[in-house]
Amino acid sequence: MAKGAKLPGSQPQYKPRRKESRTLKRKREEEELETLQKSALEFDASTLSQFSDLPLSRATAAGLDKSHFKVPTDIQRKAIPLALKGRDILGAAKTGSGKTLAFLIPVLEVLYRHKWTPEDGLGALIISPTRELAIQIFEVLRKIGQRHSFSAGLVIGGKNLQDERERLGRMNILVCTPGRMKQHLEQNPDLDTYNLQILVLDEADRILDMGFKDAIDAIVQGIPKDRQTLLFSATQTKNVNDLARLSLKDPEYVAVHESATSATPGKLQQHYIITPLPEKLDILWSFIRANVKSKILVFFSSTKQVRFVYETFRQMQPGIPLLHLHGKQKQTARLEITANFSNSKNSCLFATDVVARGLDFPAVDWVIQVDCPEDVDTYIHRVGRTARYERDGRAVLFLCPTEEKGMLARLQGKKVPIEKINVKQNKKQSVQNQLQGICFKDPEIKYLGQKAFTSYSRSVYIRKDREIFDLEKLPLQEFATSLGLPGAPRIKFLKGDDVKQRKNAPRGLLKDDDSSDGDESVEEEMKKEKKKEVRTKYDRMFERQNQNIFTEHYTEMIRHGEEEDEKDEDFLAVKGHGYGSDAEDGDDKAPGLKYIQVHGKDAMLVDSKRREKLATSKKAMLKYKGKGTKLVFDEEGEAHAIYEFEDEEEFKKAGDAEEQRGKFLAEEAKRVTVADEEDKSLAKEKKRAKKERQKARLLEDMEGEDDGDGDGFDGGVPLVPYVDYGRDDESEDEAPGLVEEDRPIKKQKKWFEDDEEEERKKAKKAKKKGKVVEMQEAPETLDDLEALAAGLLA
Ligand SMILES: Nc1ncnc2c1ncn2[C@@H]1O[C@H](COP(=O)(O)OP(=O)(O)OP(=O)(O)O)[C@@H](O)[C@H]1O
Repeated sequence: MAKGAKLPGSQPQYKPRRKESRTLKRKREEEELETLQKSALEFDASTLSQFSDLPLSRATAAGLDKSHFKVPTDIQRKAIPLALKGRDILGAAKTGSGKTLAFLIPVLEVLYRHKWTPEDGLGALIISPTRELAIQIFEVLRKIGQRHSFSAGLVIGGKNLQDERERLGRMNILVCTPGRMKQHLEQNPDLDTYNLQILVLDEADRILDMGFKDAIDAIVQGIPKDRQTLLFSATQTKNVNDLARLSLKDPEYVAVHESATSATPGKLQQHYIITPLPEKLDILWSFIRANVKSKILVFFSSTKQVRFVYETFRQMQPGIPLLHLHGKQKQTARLEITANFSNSKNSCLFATDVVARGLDFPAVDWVIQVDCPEDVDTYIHRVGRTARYERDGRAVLFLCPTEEKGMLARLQGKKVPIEKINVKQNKKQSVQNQLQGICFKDPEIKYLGQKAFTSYSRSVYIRKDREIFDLEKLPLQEFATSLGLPGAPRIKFLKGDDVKQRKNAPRGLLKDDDSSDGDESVEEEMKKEKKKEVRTKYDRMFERQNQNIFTEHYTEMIRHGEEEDEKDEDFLAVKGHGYGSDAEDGDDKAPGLKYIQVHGKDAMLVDSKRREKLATSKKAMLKYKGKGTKLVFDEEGEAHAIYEFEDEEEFKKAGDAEEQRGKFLAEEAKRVTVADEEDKSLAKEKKRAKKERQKARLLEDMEGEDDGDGDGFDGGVPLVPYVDYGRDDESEDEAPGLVEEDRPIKKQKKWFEDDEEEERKKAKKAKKKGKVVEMQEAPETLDDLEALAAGLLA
């Protein structure tokens, strides 16, 4: 196809036009797709200067145009043509260089070229390491995919799994975090990946590291091997084992900045200052006070530090809005804070590494790293939150004197240009007294300070790079004082064995663990501590060292008690009729007394008129009848009890009882798993067949229709996240609980209608109920963002 040539639309036009016959229309569409495919295969990347030069569907081209993307960046120029040819890609380019579009455009095109419909199920899976990044990718997807009619959803956790379940089965594109996706794949029969065409890993090196290993392996196991795979990151993995895990096919390594003199953006100014640990907060405070008209992002190594500094600095009123973000905040809070920071002009966000990767906050002036990052890759991602896409930015790294030599060597080794600057001593303000005052007045803040102290110490202790991180060389006592604490808290982990395990634990796990520090409020933690101290007398009894004394005494007591009971029974039997507990055997019946027989056995003694009368009542006798015995018949027609004891000799021969039990359980577990998998795949098979039938019918329906939106695009409904017709909605389109395959095909057409008025009303109604139905604009409020993550989540 000629460079820049526009493809005729593949879907019906808005204004009534001469009706084509179905066959002609289908033929035309086939030809267009073939042309597109051919142009992509023959495309010469050296001729590419504008997006319009690319052999793209008209819908994607229009989406890019509407989003004001005109000229591709270097990584886009190199990666997109290759991805359109169907190649697997390992893409590496500096932070902020536009990698997101480099994979989203191929995703849309692959599905378009396969004529993907909702009935085809999941066609593209995009995996991100954090929820925030997933949401951001999803927003870009919605913008550039607005002219497509694919369905797209977010799977990022934080919401009820069941709520997401049914909707996921209908999604064509999913943007997800690894853990939640794994959960769905394991538990959700509605989610079928058999048809997946393209897999994308953003921040691939992070996703492939140990912390996500299980989830990624589980996801990859369930998707077709012959799909296309795209991996992108600013710090790309080339680890052969990692790549083998993803079964990449002859991947093309696209690294646009590899020969560049620096690994970080050219417009980023990078500095470091030498700061003794006890002075870090003084310098941070002084810096913030001097830059109240800026947008500042400050990184700490743990959740507890973020919370402590946020809580104390807030009370000290620095004159700039303060925000804080870490992995253990509630999802809604995280979204709100991300949106607030994005939209603000001047503010200061204290954060953990949960925002280090991929997040595209507009116009950040400063990135401050109060704690040394664990490695250079983390450094690169952190500073990459500023100086994005042709903008300027500045970054300052605080280094303790003991960290300087090691860290500088590492940075230079990875081509990070950084210069030393000094702090003007006359501008430095000490906050120690204020912090002491706050800690003195508020025990919760003091407690948080202690936790911040231990979390920081632990973070240093577990770092692998001993040339940089050495806890023993740090002035911990002075550090505690600088936080306003009366003394250095005891660091328990220094004595515990588990620290060794932690040191060797995968990075992801450590992070989670660290951030889990911040999961609960100080109050809750204090309560927990207190709770631990309260021990009841039973706790003490069971905690006794000389347990066997108690046990012996107890056993004796029980045994004695049992004997007494036996004696009682004997005693009663003798005293009564003298025929005791064995009366039913009839061996020692009292002479002259009558017995009623039930099932051939003497069941009731008839020793009075009342009992005799009772004996004639069928109903009363039922209780003596017993329940009967269930029998099973073997092939020879012999009756057996359901559970028969095995021959004891043979049982013994088979080996140790415990071993046999284990073996039996393992076999049964295996059998159940196999049966479960068979059931699931049968259910999926059925669903696939149904989807194929629905698709055929839908295509038939569509062939005869025009969408009539007059925009020159056929079927011009934007790519929308799933419109929530679900349970709480009053819409009659879908009965509550109706499962996908039962939904009449006509309902599906709802997706293809373009009744703006109706959609507006629906959105208004749902918003009133605290539920957003659909968004065409970038989300601005928390409601909008929440809707992306939850209500719209398909
Ligand atoms: N072709 C383009 N024209 C104009 N702006 C672009 C273009 N491509 C990307 N951008 C903008 O550049 C910014 C950075 O893009 P993006 O977030 O994709 O970078 P990235 O390479 O993924 O960064 P990171 O490595 O930090 O994840 C975004 O604000 C995006 O809108």
